[in-house]
Amino acid sequence: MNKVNEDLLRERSKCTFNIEELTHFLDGGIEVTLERKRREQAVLSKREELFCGVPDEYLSHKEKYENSIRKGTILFKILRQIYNMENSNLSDYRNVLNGVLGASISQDGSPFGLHYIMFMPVLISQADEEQKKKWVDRALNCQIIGTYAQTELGHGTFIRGLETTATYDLETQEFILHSPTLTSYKWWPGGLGQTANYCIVVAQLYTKGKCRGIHPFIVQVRDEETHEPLPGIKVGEIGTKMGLNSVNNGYLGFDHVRIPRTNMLMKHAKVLEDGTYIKSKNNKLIYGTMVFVRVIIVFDSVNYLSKAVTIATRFSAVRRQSQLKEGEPELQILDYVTQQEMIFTAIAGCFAMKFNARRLWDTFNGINTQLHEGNFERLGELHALACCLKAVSTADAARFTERCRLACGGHGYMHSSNLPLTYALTTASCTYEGDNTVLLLQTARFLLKVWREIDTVPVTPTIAYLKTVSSPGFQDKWENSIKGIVRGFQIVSMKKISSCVEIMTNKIMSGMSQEDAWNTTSIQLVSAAESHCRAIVLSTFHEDLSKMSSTVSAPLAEVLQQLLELYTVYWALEKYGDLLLYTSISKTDIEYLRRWLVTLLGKIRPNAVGLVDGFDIIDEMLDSTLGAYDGRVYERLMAQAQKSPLNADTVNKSFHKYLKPFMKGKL
Ligand SMILES: CCCCCCCCCC/C=C\CCCCCCCC(=O)SCCNC(=O)CCNC(=O)[C@H](O)C(C)(C)COP(=O)(O)OP(=O)(O)OC[C@H]1O[C@@H](n2cnc3c(N)ncnc32)[C@H](O)[C@@H]1OP(=O)(O)O
Ligand SMILES: Cc1cc2nc3c(=O)[nH]c(=O)nc-3n(C[C@H](O)[C@H](O)[C@H](O)COP(=O)(O)OP(=O)(O)OC[C@H]3O[C@@H](n4cnc5c(N)ncnc54)[C@H](O)[C@@H]3O)c2cc1C
Repeated sequence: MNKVNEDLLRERSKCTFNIEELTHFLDGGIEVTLERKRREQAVLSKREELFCGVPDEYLSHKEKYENSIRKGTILFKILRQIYNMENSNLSDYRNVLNGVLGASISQDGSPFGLHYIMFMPVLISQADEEQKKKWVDRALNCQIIGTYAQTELGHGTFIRGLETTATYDLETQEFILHSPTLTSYKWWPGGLGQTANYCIVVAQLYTKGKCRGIHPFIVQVRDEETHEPLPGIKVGEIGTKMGLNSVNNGYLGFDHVRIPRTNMLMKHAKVLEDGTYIKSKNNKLIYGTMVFVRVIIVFDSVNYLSKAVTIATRFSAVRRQSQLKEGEPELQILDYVTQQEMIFTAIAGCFAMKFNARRLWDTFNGINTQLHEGNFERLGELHALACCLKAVSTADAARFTERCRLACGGHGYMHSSNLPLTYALTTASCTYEGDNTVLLLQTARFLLKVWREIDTVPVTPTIAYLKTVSSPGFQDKWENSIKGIVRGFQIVSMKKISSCVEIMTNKIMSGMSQEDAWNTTSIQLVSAAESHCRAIVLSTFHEDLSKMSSTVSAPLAEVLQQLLELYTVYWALEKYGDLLLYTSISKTDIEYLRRWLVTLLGKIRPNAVGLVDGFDIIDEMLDSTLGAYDGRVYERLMAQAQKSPLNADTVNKSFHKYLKPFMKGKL
């Protein structure tokens, strides 16, 4: 190993808790850590093949794609050897996904991502048993590579408005897939451009002359041997993007393409041979994979932010800039309190979201079991919860990643810091799998319904607090404690929801349509849904940490408690306007919270590097000149600069061709 930077060595020696213990805690147990490390070692055994050549940012679009396919096939091979999935259900499948995401060294996404993230989960959850037998093993072994083609040029959010049609032909017992307009072309699916040979296509089903709404179909788009597009298929790549340029997002059109009847995924709704349509027990079950993926995205947000904050923390420990006091050495920038606020709140955010992702996962599994038993009572609640947590976790990951980038000054702007790319990935997640605003509006829709029925219908766990804080005997007395702040957020949420209901009711009473009342109240609705989510995130972090703190050593419990306090106080200060409007908090309380925040930053300071070391992200995955474990920031920046193709020649040919004639006045 390289000699480690002196400042980082000193930081590590100050850490008050056992870093390995934290790693096991975050992974969910020592066995999970060992399994993760085994996976990482399998990947690292191919180090030479995976991490060779010119950095990706210097490659052309085409070269980048080809390189990501080369790397992807190496990773796929490893994954194939590691995983042997015997039970095809989503709970087990998350372990596979963990492996895929965890092993992902593909910094700018991968053309194989959608195969794992959506194609496989759709097959597992929407195919009937016969179809699973036919497709799941082939997909898992990558004999076929798939993607999820739902979004079209004209529609992404409003999926009931999709235009691709799948019309049942009774004569041949086939579906005819067709793209009637330009706007009906599929647009965005990852890996669709040049990689996938199969797709899940979401299309409007027509049987017996009637439209039955959107349904999923498995469609072969390329020949399994030659990889040429099949007749009637128009497929290609959509072009460069802000990030995720290795993902090979594609477009797809159909000219009366025929597929067998049995290629409609028939776990929920069915079309019989004679064209009879059998409805699903619940027409939202077809949206189930989107819910699953939103849950996974919450975990993924934590992964991205953990990377960003590891880079920013280690860099800030190594970087020295300015003197606080005349004549004293320049300070590590991690000692500036403004820097601490930017970085430590992001560290705390990783913990808060990790606890919430785990709770959401448990809720997802619990409700999914009920769904399998035909009980759909809590489907709406799960949808609302997944929507708001996906929205808030991705928005926070993007925002805090950008703060981490800014916290690294000019060097954070370098591609080689890996912060620009990490930001591009987090901001993409604010759009994919449902635009965040749209998802918050879905949560608001659920909350308004709940609020209208609060006195008559039993409340479920995630909304029980609404009843508590609105009950007649409830005392709204501000308390400067974690419990007090969580309560405060619950009151804010309840009052915003009740206010939205009141505003909308008044509008409707004065003659406005329900739809216009909704649209003209939507700013408040989004804000109410966000507040609800913040209340959940804070209370889950608080409750689950309280339950777990007796399972860890006292020094670790102490620092986890500091992170909980920091996260809670930070968000109270971020939202103090709401608290002033809706709770009994005073100006003096806010001043108290400000002092509390600074005290917490000081307490966390000695453990900052230890905390991010505890995330245990190997250098190969971090891929950052600023964030490597050894902290040799300046050597790495210089070494990486030497890889710029422009440095291959001492004089670039453009000097003789343009610059010199121009400077001599001859051009
Ligand atoms: C070697 C291996 C290497 C591997 C490397 C891996 C590298 C990984 C790196 C990661 C890199 C990249 C990752 C990229 C991942 C990208 C994945 C992204 C994929 C996609 O984006 S797929 C497309 C997703 N699309 C969407 O999410 C669309 C959003 N729209 C909707 O969800 C819905 O249409 C809607 C907005 C919810 C509205 O639907 P609809 O109009 O039908 O509904 P209404 O508003 O009318 O409401 C009706 C009613 O139904 C309720 N409801 C709506 N949705 C659901 C649901 N899902 N579940 C339950 N109930 C639902 C709604 O609440 C209403 O109820 P009510 O009537 O009020 O009772
Ligand atoms: C990197 C990336 C990867 C993707 N991968 C895939 C994939 O593999 N497969 C796939 O099928 N799709 C994929 N998508 C598409 C993605 O799911 C959609 O882009 C997303 O769901 C948003 O839909 P849209 O683009 O139609 O946005 P729009 O709905 O057009 O949103 C534009 C604006 O309109 C607003 N808006 C829209 N409807 C409403 C409303 N009802 N109320 C209030 N405001 C509204 C939104 O809030 C937003 O501000 C991907 C997208 C990206 C960026």
